[in-house]
Amino acid sequence: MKLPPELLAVLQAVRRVGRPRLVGGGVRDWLLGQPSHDYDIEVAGVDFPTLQRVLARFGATDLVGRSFGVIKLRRRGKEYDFSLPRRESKEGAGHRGFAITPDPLLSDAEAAARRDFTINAIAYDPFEDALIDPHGGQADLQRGLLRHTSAAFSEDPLRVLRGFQLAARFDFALAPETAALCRQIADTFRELPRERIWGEWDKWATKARKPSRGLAVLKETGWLQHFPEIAALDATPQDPEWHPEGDVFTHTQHCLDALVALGDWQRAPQARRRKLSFAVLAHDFGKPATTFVGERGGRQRVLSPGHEAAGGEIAQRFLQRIGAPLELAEHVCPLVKNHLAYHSGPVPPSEPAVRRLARRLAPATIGELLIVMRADHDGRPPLRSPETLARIDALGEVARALALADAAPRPLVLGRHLIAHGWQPGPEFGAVLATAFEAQLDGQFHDEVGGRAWLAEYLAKRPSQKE
Ligand SMILES: Nc1ccn([C@@H]2O[C@H](COP(=O)(O)OP(=O)(O)OP(=O)(O)O)[C@@H](O)[C@H]2O)c(=O)n1
Repeated sequence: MKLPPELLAVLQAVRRVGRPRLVGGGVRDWLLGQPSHDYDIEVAGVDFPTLQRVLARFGATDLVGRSFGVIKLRRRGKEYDFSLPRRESKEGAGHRGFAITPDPLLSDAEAAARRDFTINAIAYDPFEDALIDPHGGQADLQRGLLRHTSAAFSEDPLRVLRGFQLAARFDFALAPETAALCRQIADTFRELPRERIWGEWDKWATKARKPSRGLAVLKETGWLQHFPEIAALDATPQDPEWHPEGDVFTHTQHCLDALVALGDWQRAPQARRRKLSFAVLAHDFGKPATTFVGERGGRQRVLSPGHEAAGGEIAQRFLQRIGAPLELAEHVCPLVKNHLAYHSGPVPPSEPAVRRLARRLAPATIGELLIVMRADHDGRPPLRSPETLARIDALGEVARALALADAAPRPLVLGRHLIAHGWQPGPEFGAVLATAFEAQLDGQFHDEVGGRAWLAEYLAKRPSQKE
């Protein structure tokens, strides 16, 4: 493992008073061949004040809640977490309900046993260039398995949600004995504060390589019940001809995996991944409440009329439940509500229709909707619909030609234009501006000059409140 020289210098000094080892996700990621800038260091054989004195020579040190026993070292713009091997015992509810006793003499196996999964319990000694792996973490990395390290796993319920996002990130399975343990502690979910729940969902949304694995973990651990909007998808039927893959839960899993397999996903910024992952997760949240078997075209069909409209509010409720920032719902809900907006109608779509769609979606965009549509299409294996793909292409083409793929139309006729015509701001103002915007969306003018001409003509025909 190659360490940055400025960290190595610190570790060399620490080595004079104790035995420093790299631990946690940084070691795991290195073994997986993935880049990591996360350096957590555990130092055995030293006491807390001595370690802090040594570290203080290298930069600012911060004690992160004395009870957590972590010293944060800030050095040259980077942060490193130093801790002592410690015993933890649960005394009360929540992640703060722990008694933590640093113990420099703890054995390697005991020290690693307080960590959640075996793959996160591998330590690396940089001076011996050796791995310390008392719980078989390397073998589990190779098998693609998340296995709890010890019974201490149940002391922090967040670990189930860590399992959820780690399974999705690394495309790993949950060991059956770990799934069983998670089922036993399903009630402890209520101890989790929202910001911790959100932290794991956010990692799932922005880092998953196989998001469906995370949903599978929730299902097999019984933790899906804590997210009723997703739980309801399970066993909600779909028409077998339109959805050969199965129920809505299965469809959603396929859609999510299809989303992250799309060409430019790896390059997409985190904020975009976050919006799209949640939009695809929630796109059919309206189905459970709207699905019934009815007749369509002389045949019995599974129908879900209006599910897209119904889904917006349910998506909002879900995002609130998991502690997502408010602006995420503002973005995700219009994508959910409009995900079928161009499943019918003429191909290519008319320009006014595209302008109106762009406006309805804002602050989300047609570019984002196209991706949700594509994931929705790809999530029904083995079905492919050339018609839907042609629709996606046609909508994209018109939106790009109108420069509306990444932005909503902005009104060209503004209040100042009305004032220039001698109008006073008043109740009628808004109505005139709304009419002007409708005319613009209809394509009656395309730039500000055209907008001003349209306004002059419109006002000439309309008795005004002009003084
Ligand atoms: N509830 C938790 C949180 C963390 N850990 C341990 O602390 C390490 C560091 O935690 P953190 O930095 O939060 O996560 P990472 O595993 O490093 O993963 P990420 O890449 O998501 O940061 C983990 O590897 C794990 O050994 C744990 O046992 N239980």
